Amino acid sequence: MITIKKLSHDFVIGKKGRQTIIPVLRDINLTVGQGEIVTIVGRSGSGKSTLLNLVSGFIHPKEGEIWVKEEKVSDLNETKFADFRIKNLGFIFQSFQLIPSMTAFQNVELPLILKGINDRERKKKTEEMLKKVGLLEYQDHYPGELSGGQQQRVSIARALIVNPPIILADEPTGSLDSETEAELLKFIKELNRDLGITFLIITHDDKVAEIGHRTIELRDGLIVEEVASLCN
Ligand SMILES: Nc1ncnc2c1ncn2[C@@H]1O[C@H](COP(=O)(O)OP(=O)(O)OP(=O)(O)O)[C@@H](O)[C@H]1O
Repeated sequence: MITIKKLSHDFVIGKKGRQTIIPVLRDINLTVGQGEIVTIVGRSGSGKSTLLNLVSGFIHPKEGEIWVKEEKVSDLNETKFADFRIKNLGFIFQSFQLIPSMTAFQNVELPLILKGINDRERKKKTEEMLKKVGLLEYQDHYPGELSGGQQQRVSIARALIVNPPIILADEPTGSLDSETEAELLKFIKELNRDLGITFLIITHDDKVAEIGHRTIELRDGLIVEEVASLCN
């Protein structure tokens, strides 16, 4: 589903003439199979978010290849990647990234508008999705009127509404209390088991790492360890 080959990346900071190169990822090789949950752990600054941003196409790799669903996405330009992203990738972020001036319904509906789906179909799909995450009765609430767990469920509903085969998550439970975290992890496992959605999740949190069929540790931009989970 996702294949990363010999991926290296660095950032260049500073003004011309006084530039510093910050090497971030070195020679990363990684495969995520269809229907797998792979979790990536590593200390702060080890390159986890950079790896996820490269797979998401938000940044372009300096070296190496990224394939997602048979498509060499590392060769796509911004417009083509945007199109590929809306069809294939869903995102869950620690900070939810909901639009505060839009209701729960409008936030979840947004990807369907971007996809050009008509009014009637959008209403039907959005209501179904809000029902699935248990928030239909909160559809007219703005993000500021919802709890952290409810906001994260809105963001998951928004990620799921276009039926993406892959969900990329960056610290998905980072803003949640432990009870809400447990609920969310259960939900992710159900989505994986029942809908076959593939997950690539980066986290600091052992409880999140444990839901991975495999856990990969990044250290200073290198994959240093891969652990297959015994509990899945
Ligand atoms: N846009 C950028 N420009 C320059 N340096 C960057 C940029 N983004 C990240 N870095 C650097 O790359 C390194 C890896 O950062 P990254 O955010 O990938 O780490 P991380 O493992 O996700 O950390 P955390 O767990 O704290 O989120 C860090 O040294 C960071 O300062």
